[in-house]
Amino acid sequence: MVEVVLNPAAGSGLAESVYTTHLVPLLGADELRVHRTTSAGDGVRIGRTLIHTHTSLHPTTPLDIILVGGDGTTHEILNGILLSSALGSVQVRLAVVPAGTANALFAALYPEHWTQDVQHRVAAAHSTAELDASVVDVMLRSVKSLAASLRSGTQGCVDLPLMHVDLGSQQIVAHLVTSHALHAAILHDADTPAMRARHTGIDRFKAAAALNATRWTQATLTLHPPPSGIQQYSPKTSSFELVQNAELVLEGPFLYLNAMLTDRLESAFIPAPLSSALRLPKDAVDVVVIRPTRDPALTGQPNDGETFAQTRLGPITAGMYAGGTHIDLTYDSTLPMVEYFRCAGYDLHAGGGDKDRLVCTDGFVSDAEHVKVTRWQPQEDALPAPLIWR
Ligand SMILES: Nc1ncnc2c1ncn2[C@@H]1O[C@H](COP(=O)(O)OP(=O)(O)OP(=O)(O)O)[C@@H](O)[C@H]1O
Repeated sequence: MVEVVLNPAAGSGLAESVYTTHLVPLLGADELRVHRTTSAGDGVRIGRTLIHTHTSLHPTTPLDIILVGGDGTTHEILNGILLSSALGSVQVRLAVVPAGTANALFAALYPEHWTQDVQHRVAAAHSTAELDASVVDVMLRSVKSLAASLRSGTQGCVDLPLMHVDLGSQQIVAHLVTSHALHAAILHDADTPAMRARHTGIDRFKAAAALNATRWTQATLTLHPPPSGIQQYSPKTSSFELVQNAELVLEGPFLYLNAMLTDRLESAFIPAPLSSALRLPKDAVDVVVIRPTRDPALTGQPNDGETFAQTRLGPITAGMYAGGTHIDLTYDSTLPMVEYFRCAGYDLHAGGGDKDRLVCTDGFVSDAEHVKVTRWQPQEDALPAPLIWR
């Protein structure tokens, strides 16, 4: 039996049509059990229920789940499963059908197929009947890998990298990004009723970006070393270089601070080009940092925020949309504009300013003074790391 989780509110609402028109013919109605999320956060409940039921009834067989929704749906199901305190050896295997808006995980799994054009078409569709067969074919790639395995026993699963995010009052599992500074502020400000009323589609994110482009976040960031030490990407050698084997403390202010497990957050928006979901070492997280006060052209003036936004942010953002070339930008011939680290995780102590405490995990915004991020590792007797069909 394969569990199917549908989010009817994801994207423009095409999840139901994916199920009836494509999943039932592909896998057979008798092989599928459907669960529909009924509200924000309901995916956590469903994930928790699925793992508890499966571990008690089928403790030695894998739990296959097809997720029909966007990144928020995947995030909620993973949190329901992994924070459930379920014990045992049940192997969770996810297949993803990108029925949301950005579908960053799917974009990272299938970068050649999940193009901007495909992403836009899927995000705007109310039903798969509105989509070309070639687009539907892309959407079903992960599920077809699962179907092939069920039929002939082929193996098409890969590890799904995860972060454990400790906010003190709340524990979270993230599969894409943990962000602070600009990215967290954009997600925070874009999600107000006023912004939704004023802007259509993704325009509210652009409006929120404009509101926060000159604001810097005060914080102290302490990067932790993996066994191989903290690495930093060097534009000069186009490779990672060892920075040090001990903790590395970076003082703010920060304009941008994202910890990433995938290279991209949309099909063509690639803040961490070296962090493909399939290439990141098992003990590492990539941390992308912009600290504007490192810019030799700034002279400590009150309008430095505006100056940096006007002179530097354009090329950096353009690089993120141009395959990730921003990591090669330098102030002079050597000093990188973007600091790109590979580490085991970090502690962040936020300052006291407006928005300094904002934290975004896979699109969900929280508030915390101290954030601790590590690569998620399976605990003894607890569930093994989830796999994803590819
Ligand atoms: N029945 C429902 N009604 C309203 N909201 C729901 C319902 N079911 C789930 N949700 C919420 O829908 C939100 C959006 O889902 P999801 O993130 O999967 O899609 P998306 O935002 O369109 O895509 P993406 O995150 O890939 O850009 C989630 O935060 C989830 O909590």
